[in-house]
Amino acid sequence: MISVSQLTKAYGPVLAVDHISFDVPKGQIVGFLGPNGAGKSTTIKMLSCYLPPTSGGATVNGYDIFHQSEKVRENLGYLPENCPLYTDMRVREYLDYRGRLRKMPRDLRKSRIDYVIDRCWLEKVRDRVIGQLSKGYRQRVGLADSLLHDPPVLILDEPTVGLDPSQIIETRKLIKDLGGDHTVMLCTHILPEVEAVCDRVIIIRGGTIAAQGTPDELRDSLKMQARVLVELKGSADQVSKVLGNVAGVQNVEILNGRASAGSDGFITAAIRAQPKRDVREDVARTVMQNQWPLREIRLEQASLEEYFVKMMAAQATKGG
Ligand SMILES: Nc1ncnc2c1ncn2[C@@H]1O[C@H](COP(=O)(O)OP(=O)(O)OP(=O)(O)O)[C@@H](O)[C@H]1O
Repeated sequence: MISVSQLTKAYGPVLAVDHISFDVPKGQIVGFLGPNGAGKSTTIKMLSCYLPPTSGGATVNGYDIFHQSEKVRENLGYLPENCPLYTDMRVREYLDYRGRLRKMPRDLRKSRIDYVIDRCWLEKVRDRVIGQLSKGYRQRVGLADSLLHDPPVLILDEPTVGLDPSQIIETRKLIKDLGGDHTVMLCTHILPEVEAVCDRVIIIRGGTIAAQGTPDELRDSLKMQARVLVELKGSADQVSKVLGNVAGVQNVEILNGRASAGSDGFITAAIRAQPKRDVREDVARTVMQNQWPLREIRLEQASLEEYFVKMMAAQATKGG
């Protein structure tokens, strides 16, 4: 649905996007993630035909961004970060104006406006002047505009920036809901947003793709699989040795063995299991058999945020 091949953009001596290639299949929501200056905006400006590439290319729904920009625009809904709207127009009037600009016939325009107003929860404000709406509502007007011509592909640039927490939740729900019917590229620097909404993640850094995969694959790639944390009372050496012998356990790390000496004697064992093994029951049984007083046993999932920080640190030490 989106296919990018060796796409490159240089601003004079600055290589903002450096030979990147990736595909986004139909119906998938992909998070496009990276630190400031990574090249995200430049990439999506090229995909939406606002900027010509220096070299390489891309297709959107099969249309070439360089030679078929009209077709790309027809197939693409683009919500820029600070969506420019005509603030003195009313919501419905604005959408009608945008539909006319897109040369949508009258009947189609009317039915699509009703549809996007409903889909983007704009019913309450359809006759209000845009300039008097909250930022959340304005963002939804921008989203409604990008959906108006029923494009199969959506590119959303930081769609929740500046929204309040309840608006953020609603907007994420809407984006998630749009996946399946639409192929969505969500450009963001908010990691929990990616975890909440995206099927797949592409991480860009310094104009190149640093990693891509599902959130699970990315965590696995840095051996950030879940840990089981066990808080119990016992000797650090013995706990480490005995739990290390439980079937399926890969390794055991005692997190606060020393601190425990001066405290109440409780320590926390962090256990990594072999891939796809859940060792909690066996660990609990072993703790009981050894009569170690137990306070807590819980599964700790690594977040994508931890992955991102760890990966960026690894790249920096490589000199990247
Ligand atoms: N018009 C321009 N002229 C020169 N350099 C530019 C221009 N636009 C962007 N750059 C540079 O290209 C690089 C990539 O910028 P880009 O805006 O694509 O990054 P970004 O990932 O979108 O960052 P942010 O999250 O801060 O928007 C940066 O080094 C930036 O300074």
